[in-house]
Amino acid sequence: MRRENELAEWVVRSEVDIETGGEDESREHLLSIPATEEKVTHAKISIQGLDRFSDEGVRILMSVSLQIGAGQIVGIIGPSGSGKSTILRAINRLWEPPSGTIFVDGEDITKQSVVSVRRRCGMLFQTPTLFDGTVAENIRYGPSLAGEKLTDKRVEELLKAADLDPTFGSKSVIGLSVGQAQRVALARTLANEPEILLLDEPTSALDPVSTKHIEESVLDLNRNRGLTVVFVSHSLEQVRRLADVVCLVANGEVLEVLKPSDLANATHPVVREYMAAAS
Ligand SMILES: Nc1ncnc2c1ncn2[C@@H]1O[C@H](COP(=O)(O)OP(=O)(O)OP(=O)(O)O)[C@@H](O)[C@H]1O
Repeated sequence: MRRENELAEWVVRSEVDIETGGEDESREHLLSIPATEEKVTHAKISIQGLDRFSDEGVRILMSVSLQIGAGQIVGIIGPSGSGKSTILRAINRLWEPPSGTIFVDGEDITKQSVVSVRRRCGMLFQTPTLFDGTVAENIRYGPSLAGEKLTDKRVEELLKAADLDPTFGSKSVIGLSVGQAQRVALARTLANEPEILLLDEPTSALDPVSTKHIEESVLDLNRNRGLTVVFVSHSLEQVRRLADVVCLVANGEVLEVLKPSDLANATHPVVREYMAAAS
């Protein structure tokens, strides 16, 4: 039901459209992210004309423009090598986007410290990387860099938020299943109290049960704490389960932005081909 209430639309045009004044309909990429919920109040993440070139001069991203509402869950899908992870990593400054292309709450992320950007925008990868030690030590690590020591109670809360048993903290990370390790990685990310979660194929290495745990945590964090979530996935089913809006990327371009229920109505030929192959 929460996906039904459309309050507003942010309309974003690619730079091509701006240059042509939108007169050439064949080049029109009208990208609308429907603000699907009452909780959406403003654009949390604004990407404006983001380009990336490889060292060899090959264009990886082509003038990507997107606005993501506060509290939305946005799924990014598209063929391998299309630039999905590159978009996600730019928001976290794992590569340095040009200044004036990515804003969080209206602030240019390149004008802030990398540490503060990464605290605000927590990221989870396909495969969790934990350091040897206990689960609690891993969870405490991020805040400890800022001189903060998390209490046992806080560690337990974080474990619960990641759908893990609160007693898990004393366990060694050696011997955890990949699914458990991914949930510890989520708890570790949450320890920094991010406002945004960036998830790069977070369940592609997990079995269906572990996938369900992660998905439930993400939905809970979004619903109850208002976290804005941007995730990359190759699973249309996952996108349908989680996303408020879906962003379809191919060849470094955002081609369409749709509600999951409208995926079958995608019109761009490249997107239709991808959808047919992925269904
Ligand atoms: N640092 C880099 N230097 C050169 N090329 C890069 C770099 N990072 C990514 N690329 C290239 O950019 C393109 C987009 O990569 P990216 O990982 O963003 O795609 P993706 O859509 O996430 O793919 P997948 O679904 O396979 O994970 C690919 O062709 C990749 O080889």
